[in-house]
Amino acid sequence: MSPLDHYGLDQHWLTEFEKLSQKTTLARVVRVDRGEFDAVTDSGIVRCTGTGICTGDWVTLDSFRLAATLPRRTAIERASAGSTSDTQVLGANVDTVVVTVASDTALDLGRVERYITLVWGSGAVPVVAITKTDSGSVAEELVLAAAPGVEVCTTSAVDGSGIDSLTAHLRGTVALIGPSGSGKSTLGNALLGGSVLETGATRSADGKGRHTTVRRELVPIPSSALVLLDTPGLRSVGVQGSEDAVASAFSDVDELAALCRFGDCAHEHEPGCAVLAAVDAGELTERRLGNYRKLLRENAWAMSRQDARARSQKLREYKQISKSLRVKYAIDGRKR
Ligand SMILES: Nc1nc2c(ncn2[C@@H]2O[C@H](COP(=O)(O)OP(=O)(O)OP(=O)(O)O)[C@@H](O)[C@H]2O)c(=O)[nH]1
Ligand SMILES: [Zn+2]
Repeated sequence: MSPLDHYGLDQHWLTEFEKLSQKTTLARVVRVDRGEFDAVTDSGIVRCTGTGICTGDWVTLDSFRLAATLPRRTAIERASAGSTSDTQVLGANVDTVVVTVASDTALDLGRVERYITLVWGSGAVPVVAITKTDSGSVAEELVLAAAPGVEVCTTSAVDGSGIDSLTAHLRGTVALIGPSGSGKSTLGNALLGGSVLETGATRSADGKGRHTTVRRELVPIPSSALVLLDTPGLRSVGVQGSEDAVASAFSDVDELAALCRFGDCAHEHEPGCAVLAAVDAGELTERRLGNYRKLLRENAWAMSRQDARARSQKLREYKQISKSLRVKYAIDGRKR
């Protein structure tokens, strides 16, 4: 058995690799540093050079140098912190994303919806894990209502409850995403069956506190081909995905919207609006509808930023062309 089998190798990647009929080695990026990365190959983990890749990418290597990156099947992205419209890829080719919701802190449904939208937008399938059920409880029915069509599992890494049923819903490469302190690393270790990922409990001794899990590293699960990608707790998650991602995360609102009298109903005050009728009937909360609108607005804004960026890129290209034309004709002119 190749080490790659423990890192999510499947027929899709073998086929993609075969398309590139070069003398290269198939590998998967497990960890990225500046200009260098660790990749797992048929003969184990090797240190390589190359940029523009991220954890989870399938690549080809030519004597420990990046040769090509195979087209990403999924990409978990977030808006970068700066004022640019760039996105940052947190993880590539993740199949299942576990969204952690802690039982010992106040339930933030808006944040759960935001994470789920982000996951649908990435192309992966979300699964919600309510964590730390031994030390608190959350209203599961509220989580279910905020996550239609998404599997919701209750887990405790301390007493081990719910770990098996969560595992049953995980396919392929798995990532854990959720706020800092929500139990991602601890849950990851429970899924791994041992302590491999650094957790908040092991860190508290150094007094540095939160947000110290900066590494994004693929870890194989020996018993199956699952891989964990431990992502840092995100203070805020921008939604850059697509309208489709919002529609998937809010499939209940989307289904209602199809019943509105007007095809272009904005669900503000139109007559015959099925969405507003559901709010009036207490079947849809104002909060959820408000967040749906907010995420759609954010998405539209992000798209317009992308358009603006594409336009200024085009403008730069035109300037470059006209400059080179001027140079060309100046030279031609001298020739005459
Ligand atoms: N009682 C109980 N405590 C837990 C459980 N899971 C995690 N914890 C505790 O919650 C705290 C945070 O857990 P982590 O696993 O470090 O959380 P994290 O989401 O990885 O946090 P960041 O690395 O900051 O993003 C630690 O003190 C854990 O010991 C659980 O199932 N039960
Ligand atoms: Zn409507």
